[in-house]
Amino acid sequence: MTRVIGAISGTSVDGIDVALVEIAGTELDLEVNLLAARTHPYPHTLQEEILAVCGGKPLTMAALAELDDAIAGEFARAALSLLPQQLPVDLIGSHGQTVYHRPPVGSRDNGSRRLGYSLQLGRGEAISQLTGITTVSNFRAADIAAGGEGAPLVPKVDRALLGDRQKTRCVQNLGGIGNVAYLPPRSNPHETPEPILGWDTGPANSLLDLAVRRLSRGQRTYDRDGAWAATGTPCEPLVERWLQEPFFQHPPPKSTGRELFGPDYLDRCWQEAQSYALSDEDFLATLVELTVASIAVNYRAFLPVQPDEVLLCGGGSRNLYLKQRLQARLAATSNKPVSVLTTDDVGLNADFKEAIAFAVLAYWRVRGIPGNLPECTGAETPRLLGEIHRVPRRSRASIECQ
Ligand SMILES: Nc1ncnc2c1ncn2[C@@H]1O[C@H](COP(=O)(O)OP(=O)(O)OP(=O)(O)O)[C@@H](O)[C@H]1O
Ligand SMILES: CC(=O)N[C@H]1[C@@H]2OC[C@@H](O2)[C@@H](O)[C@@H]1O[C@H](C)C(=O)O
Repeated sequence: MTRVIGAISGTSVDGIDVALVEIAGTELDLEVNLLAARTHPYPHTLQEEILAVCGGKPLTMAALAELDDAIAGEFARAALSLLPQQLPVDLIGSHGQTVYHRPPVGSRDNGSRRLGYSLQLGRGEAISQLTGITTVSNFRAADIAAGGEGAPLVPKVDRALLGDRQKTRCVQNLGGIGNVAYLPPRSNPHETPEPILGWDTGPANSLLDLAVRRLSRGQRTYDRDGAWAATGTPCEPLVERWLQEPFFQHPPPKSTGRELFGPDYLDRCWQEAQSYALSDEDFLATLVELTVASIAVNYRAFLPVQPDEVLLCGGGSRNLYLKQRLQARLAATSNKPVSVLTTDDVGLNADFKEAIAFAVLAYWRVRGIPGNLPECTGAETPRLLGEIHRVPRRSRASIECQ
């Protein structure tokens, strides 16, 4: 068994999720046992700075370096906070904090393809120095270098941990951004397996969280359990209009981020809602409907077979109203019954699945196993993901002494 800590702060910038796992096996025989997990909150000023930078605030190079190391320091603290009662850890897989993501553009066929660009802060070399633990980081670069989107990277882990022998499953992450992994039934070893698919479906909570902050004048950061939106009524004509967004119609591979579904996007939604004279709760309910309708539209347009089960994960899986609306929307657009569950229901922690996934990706990296699926990211080939930062000889620096 190898003991690995996986760490990620996602597009919601709500804190660093860390998970300590024991891992054995390789791919389809992979075994993962969760030992401990927690969310380490960012200090408030750091969180506000990250959100500002994601929103386009300009930075000097010196300020960028400071921010990179401040984030690495928090990732190191988050990882070390899992250690006290536990046995030694072999490896950290740190995704870091995405502050900018630009998908590739242009076509390979006519040579106009421009590589994507994705920047995660919280450098791995600092985390390894601060924790004394070998750290794998910068997971997206190798996929992007191979012409890929650099995201989503989790579907190969989803296949290993959540694939079923009989059922067609979709694993739907509902973070700031939503992404899906399509897992056809695991065929018997003699059949050619159907490909796993995966892509970003669009906004999950990013627009909702921004709207809640705005409507509550900064008093609330999210709509707990969807209770506020549940008192409203979605405005269907507005949902239909918003579904014309080209990203939803674009065939996979595709990825996105707060650069598209961020504050400016919410402003446009807000302006367009004015002519319908919606109440605050109607506006929130309409944004929830956009999230679930965009997922249903993506499934209908791009999945070879509609799923038997949708397994939700990420913070949005706790939004009861969103879950209920997704069930209703999929029932209306699918040609067969669909169960909407969470990954907890099949034994994988829904809040920490992404952190667990980056532990697995780091484990694969040091064993020489590629982590990306070209059919999901659009990369030319499977690649080893991440840079390995081994512990410097003079081992762990004290975080307090920085
Ligand atoms: N009880 C809850 N009720 C409603 N929404 C919730 C609840 N708990 C969390 N959320 C939502 O989930 C969001 C955080 O989800 P998560 O931590 O999965 O996002 P992330 O990892 O930052 O994003 P991404 O997967 O896009 O990188 C919060 O911002 C909030 O909107
Ligand atoms: C650039 C970036 O950080 N993308 C994230 C983001 O958050 C959700 C969605 O957009 C997803 O595709 C991706 O993360 C997950 C962990 C992934 O790569 O699978």
